[in-house]
Amino acid sequence: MPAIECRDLSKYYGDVRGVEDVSFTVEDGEVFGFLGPNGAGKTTAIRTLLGFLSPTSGGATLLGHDATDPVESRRARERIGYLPGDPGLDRDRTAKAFLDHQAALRGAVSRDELVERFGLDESRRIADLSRGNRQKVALVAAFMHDPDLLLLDEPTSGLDPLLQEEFAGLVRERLDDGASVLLSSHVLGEVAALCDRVGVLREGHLVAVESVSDLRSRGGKRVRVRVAEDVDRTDFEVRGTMNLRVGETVSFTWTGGYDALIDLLGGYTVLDLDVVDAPLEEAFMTFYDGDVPGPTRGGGGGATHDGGGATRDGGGGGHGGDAGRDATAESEGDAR
Ligand SMILES: Nc1ncnc2c1ncn2[C@@H]1O[C@H](COP(=O)(O)OP(=O)(O)OP(=O)(O)O)[C@@H](O)[C@H]1O
Repeated sequence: MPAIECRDLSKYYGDVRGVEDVSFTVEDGEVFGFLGPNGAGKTTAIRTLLGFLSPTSGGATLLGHDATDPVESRRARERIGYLPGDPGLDRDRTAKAFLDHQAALRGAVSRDELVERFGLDESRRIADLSRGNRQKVALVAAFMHDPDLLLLDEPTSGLDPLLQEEFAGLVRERLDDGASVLLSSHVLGEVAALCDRVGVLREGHLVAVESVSDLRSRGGKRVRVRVAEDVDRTDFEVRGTMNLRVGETVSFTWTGGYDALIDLLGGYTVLDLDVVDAPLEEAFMTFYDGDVPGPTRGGGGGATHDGGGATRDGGGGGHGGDAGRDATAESEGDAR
């Protein structure tokens, strides 16, 4: 049984598109990453899966439970660890009081170990903690009942590099214990380091699902070559080259095979040659070229996201309004 099976899931906030027709599966024991810029729909997808938002259409199962059925969804959440993107922790409580409350709901077999590991001072009021320390409280709450499935929304935001490493180690340990993970991020490196497969979200659509190794190979090779002769630029303007720069050395990204590359250089006397994997970013950025596939709904839908490209930051656009926001049967804080 897959840990998550999501079928044609759409969620609109009134006329504003959160996600549309999103389908994917997270296999048992897999780490699946949602990758996308601000406003792409990562949080909407996760909160709809968790049953905090009711879908406009489509459905999902989590650990075999129907996510659209409130009773089933609550049952699933007992075995789920959820780390919200923006943990709205009760600021007047101490970390200890907050974790006590969470422990009463779902158990806390690993609490002490995690508190020590993250160096958390539980006696402090949440309002008095730094952002990173608040994130630690949320992480402890998400992991302390040894859940079978973890849904982690931008898990490392606010953590320093050492703690990010600690977090990555923790995820790997939970995987070894048999857990499955869905995590969202706009940091490609984080996803590439932890995930088996990646779903790329763009303007509410899941535009691609790829294994990290396929993504890497699609990125091609970075080639830097120095030759004895003067270079005719047009020799290199062929299918398979991108980002061509001709100077003292010739550099380009090569997406063809090795034989074709050797042919390409065959007319020159090669003095120096350097071929390395292209950065993952280059493969990733290809998902953000061109139009988004699929239908749109309600002319005004996604009004905050009409611009194109991965650099767009529309995340703040619709978050403030409550239009179309669903009431939830259980407070978000109670479902970590
Ligand atoms: N409560 C809400 N009311 C109205 N629109 C919303 C609400 N929450 C999100 N949206 C809109 O839904 C779309 C997807 O937002 P979402 O927060 O899911 O994206 P995201 O990928 O998680 O972004 P970020 O990385 O900034 O958290 C955006 O257009 C956003 O403005």
